[in-house]
Amino acid sequence: MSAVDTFDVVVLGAGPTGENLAERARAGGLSVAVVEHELVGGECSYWACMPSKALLRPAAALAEARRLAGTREAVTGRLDADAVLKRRDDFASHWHDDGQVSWLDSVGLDLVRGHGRLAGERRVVVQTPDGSERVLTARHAVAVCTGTGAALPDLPGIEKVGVWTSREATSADSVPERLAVVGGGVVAVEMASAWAALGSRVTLLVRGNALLDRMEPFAGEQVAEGLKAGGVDVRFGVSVAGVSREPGGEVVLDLGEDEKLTADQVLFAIGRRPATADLGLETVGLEPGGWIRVDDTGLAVDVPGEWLYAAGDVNHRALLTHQGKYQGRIFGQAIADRAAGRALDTGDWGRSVATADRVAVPQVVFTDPEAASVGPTLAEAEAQGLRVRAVDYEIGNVAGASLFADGYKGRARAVVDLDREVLVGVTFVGPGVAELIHSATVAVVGEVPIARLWHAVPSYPTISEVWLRLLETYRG
Ligand SMILES: Cc1cc2nc3c(=O)[nH]c(=O)nc-3n(C[C@H](O)[C@H](O)[C@H](O)COP(=O)(O)OP(=O)(O)OC[C@H]3O[C@@H](n4cnc5c(N)ncnc54)[C@H](O)[C@@H]3O)c2cc1C
Ligand SMILES: NC(=O)c1ccc[n+]([C@@H]2O[C@H](COP(=O)([O-])OP(=O)(O)OC[C@H]3O[C@@H](n4cnc5c(N)ncnc54)[C@H](O)[C@@H]3O)[C@@H](O)[C@H]2O)c1
Repeated sequence: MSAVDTFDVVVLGAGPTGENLAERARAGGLSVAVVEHELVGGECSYWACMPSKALLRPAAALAEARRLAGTREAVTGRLDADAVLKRRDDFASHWHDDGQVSWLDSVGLDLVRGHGRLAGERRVVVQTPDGSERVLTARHAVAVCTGTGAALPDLPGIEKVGVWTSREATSADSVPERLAVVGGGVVAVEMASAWAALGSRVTLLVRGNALLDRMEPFAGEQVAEGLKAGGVDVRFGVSVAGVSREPGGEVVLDLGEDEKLTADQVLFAIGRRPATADLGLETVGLEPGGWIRVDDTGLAVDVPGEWLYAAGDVNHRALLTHQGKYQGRIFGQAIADRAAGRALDTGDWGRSVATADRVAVPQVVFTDPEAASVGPTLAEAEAQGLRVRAVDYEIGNVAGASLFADGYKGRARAVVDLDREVLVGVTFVGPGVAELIHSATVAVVGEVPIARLWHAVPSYPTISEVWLRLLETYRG
């Protein structure tokens, strides 16, 4: 017989979302077990955000130096790939989780190592690394924070080819001479950018006719130009019909109509699948392998009894670390409030609801140029039935931008809700815009009236003066 341990809350998955949710529930006075079958810290710390940005930042720093007369002459060499990869290893904590385990200890969370599966209501069975089983029951809530894995296309024999997914693309310890990248989303453009800067000859194979198709169209266009300028061969309208590896080690991609592409490695970056296939979802009436639908307080809407929550990537609301952490904070508090019998605050922007997931999700794509956005695009706002107007401005015309880079090229768009005279969406593309996006997030979430934004004076001469130019363009 397995021992049964009872906690107030059992959290499945110790990625950024699970960690934050667990910490909030603990801070609310609840006992919390966190179950993790790999590394505490999750995808983000070891195979996603941190290592990918560690690969990209040196490329951006070099590109910035090359854009200024004076520093351009000082940087004549290429990136030192070995040094970049070593620095990346440091940012991935050399794939050890001791630091994050210490943090769990410091906030009073109980770590249970092993693979967790639901076994009916409020019950989790953990298969521990020593092969034994541990049964956990939850007095108040089980929170599924198991994230996602990379999706692969259904191509015959692909499992034998040894292709890269985002995991290998962020953790590889040598630079392939020729890299094919399949996909047109964020992973594809960031990794094409990083590996090209590290010395690979990169071919980007995009099925559709645009990159980053969830952003304003000019974002994908300018990122495509940047990739091409960085030596990437960007091909649109290409579908991969087959993949194989030659005895010599080369990968051959069948692009249809007798066209083949040979490379040393291929990265498939075609999206994510939820880590729910082996989670016991069938024991609570859910479909294994599916996304878990939740309401704004994190409760699984298809499971009765107000005990099952799902947060982060696995609920498919917004597949980003910062949104997962935000949900973790809000849902963890909601769990503590429900457990204490306290009333929830569920109106829009209330303490107990993740309203921003629906209204104001910020994202930065760390390519050169960077692309950053918050809220809906013009087309999405129109589809929501809003009466909107797009206000565009070339960022290069701002004094601070021309100081930042010779020949600065970039664009900003604000989507104005004409009925409420507030901004609902903002997009910036250009070098150094990543740090601008939070100003837009504050304006959108705060629903700051345009009349008041006139009094938010940007410092001269910063790129932020684009705010003033957008307002002047709107006023006409
Ligand atoms: C290459 C790449 C780059 C990215 N860059 C960024 C970025 O710059 N910024 C950004 O905001 N987002 C980025 N993302 C997205 C980000 O990584 C995810 O949104 C984030 O990791 C989701 O966090 P999570 O905690 O929900 O899931 P995860 O980070 O996937 O964590 C889930 C955890 O659950 C564990 N687990 C799963 N199943 C079980 C089980 N049955 N039992 C026990 N444990 C289990 C896993 O081992 C894992 O530790 C990137 C993604 C990729 C692929
Ligand atoms: N900087 C960041 O914030 C950052 C960085 C990386 C990833 N992420 C997040 O991680 C998630 C996953 O990123 P992703 O790029 O893997 O997914 P994605 O959904 O953003 O993009 C997938 C791309 O693959 C294409 N595609 C789908 N199926 C295909 C097929 N069979 N053949 C060819 N192309 C196909 C799609 O058209 C799309 O262009 C995203 O939600 C993203 O927001 C964020």
